[in-house]
Amino acid sequence: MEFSRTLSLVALVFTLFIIRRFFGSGFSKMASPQSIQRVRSLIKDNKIFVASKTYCPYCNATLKLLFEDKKLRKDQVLLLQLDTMKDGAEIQAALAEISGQRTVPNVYILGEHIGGNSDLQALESSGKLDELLKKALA
Ligand SMILES: N[C@@H](CCC(=O)N[C@@H](CS)C(=O)NCC(=O)O)C(=O)O
Repeated sequence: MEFSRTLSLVALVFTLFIIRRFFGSGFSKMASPQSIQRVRSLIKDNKIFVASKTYCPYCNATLKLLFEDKKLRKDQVLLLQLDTMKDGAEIQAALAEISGQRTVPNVYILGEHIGGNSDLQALESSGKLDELLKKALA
């Protein structure tokens, strides 16, 4: 009896571990209305807004395009490296609710949701990015 109870407990702990290990980051966190409002203001008050993560290759491609190829200055872009911020997960959750996009990079120009890296690169390939950046930085 004691043995089967211990076994059940071990099985329960193991199941919780597996759920957390493999599905934990997939559970989407809900952002508070205050966070959503704060992120909306950050998007509105900054002509170019990029939510990023330092280890993300798609983010690094976006940052290369903006800062190296387009030669934007650091002070022209609000860059949030979410993985280095205490409230990064909350900001990411707010962005998911505002834009429907949970992944990073998440780019806005002049308050308009551009999307992720592939969307930004597509804008560049179509020749429309320069025009938009020119308008943003005028
Ligand atoms: N197609 C997307 C891919 C972006 C993507 O998969 N980003 C990963 C990080 S490299 C992500 O956001 N994963 C979920 C997370 O970090 O919460 C793009 O071009 O931006």
